[in-house]
Amino acid sequence: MKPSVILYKALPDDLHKRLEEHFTVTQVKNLSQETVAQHAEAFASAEGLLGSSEKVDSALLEKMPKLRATSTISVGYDNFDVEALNARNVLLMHTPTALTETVADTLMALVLSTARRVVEVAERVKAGEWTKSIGPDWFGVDVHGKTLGIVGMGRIGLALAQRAHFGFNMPILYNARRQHKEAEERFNGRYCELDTLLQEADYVCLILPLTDETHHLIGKAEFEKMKKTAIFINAGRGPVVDEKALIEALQKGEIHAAGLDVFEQEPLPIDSPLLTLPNVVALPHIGSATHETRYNMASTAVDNLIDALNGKVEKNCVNPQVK
Ligand SMILES: NC(=O)C1=CN([C@@H]2O[C@H](COP(=O)(O)OP(=O)(O)OC[C@H]3O[C@@H](n4cnc5c(N)ncnc54)[C@H](OP(=O)(O)O)[C@@H]3O)[C@@H](O)[C@H]2O)C=CC1
Ligand SMILES: O=CC(=O)O
Repeated sequence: MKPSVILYKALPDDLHKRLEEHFTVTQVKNLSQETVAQHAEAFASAEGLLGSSEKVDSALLEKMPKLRATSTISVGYDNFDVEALNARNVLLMHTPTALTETVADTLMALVLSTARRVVEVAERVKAGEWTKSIGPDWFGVDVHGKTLGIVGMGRIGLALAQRAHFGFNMPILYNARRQHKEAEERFNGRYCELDTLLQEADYVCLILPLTDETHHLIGKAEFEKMKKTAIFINAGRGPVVDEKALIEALQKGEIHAAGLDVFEQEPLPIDSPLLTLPNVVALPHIGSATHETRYNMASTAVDNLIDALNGKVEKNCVNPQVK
């Protein structure tokens, strides 16, 4: 008999078919208590779980006593209670390599669009405000040659450094928990303490996971350390930044602009002050959102679940020790 799995995200038809070749699939719309109650038997017998953007906590795991592997269509896994998974010997698989380059492209897009005010001036053109040759009130600031501070020199941080170094001739400062030789040898990156990076960078780019250590890593004190001309970018996770402090820093002119792909609350509430600020580019968490990359992520996640339920955890596994 095929193992049963719960699928909580729609998949392209060919990937859904591949999943069904290996498993008996119950597709659900989300992991809410109501949904779990509605499909109680399927959850109770499921050995696998596949999807994204939903909390997987111990309350859910209680309802899934047979669960052996979870597979998330994402690299970030802050939605998962990893300790609870470990305690139950449940594997957690993710998609670290499928999206790296695309997310680095998004970061670069945020750098360029905030610096050159692309969204703001394009809206002014559409509003009919381009009635004569433009003056300084339409100007932006340069990107090439400016100092880029990267907080989080992991896979995506490195791919961003590559773009900035070779494409834009930007000196690179970085902070992480440890030094990264590759960033130093290939992109001339300089490791520094967070405070130094905040003080010296023209662009402060965050690409960090959300953990107990990174929660509100950037708040009032950190914005005060940045240059008044600094542009702040976050594409890691919203709660790494104290959003209230970010709004205050922007309103008081303590920093120049912000480019954001992630927020403390997603979707971003329509009454967020961030949406009233012309120097903010706010994106709907599109870091990896291209057709190609989202397909590759889903495909990787399907393969990951097949591998995990067959005991293969050589790659893409967060907690291989529980096997
Ligand atoms: N906006 C979007 O759509 C997307 C967002 N993301 C987010 O980006 C994150 C990073 O992805 P990826 O680059 O693949 O992950 P990696 O694990 O490769 O890199 C994470 C980096 O963060 C650093 N780090 C972790 N904790 C701390 C800390 N307390 N202080 C300083 N540095 C720290 C790590 O340091 P060290 O190297 O020293 O271990 C590492 O350099 C994901 O976890 C996810 O949250 C990812 C994809 C898409
Ligand atoms: O935010 C997206 C991810 O893959 O993590």
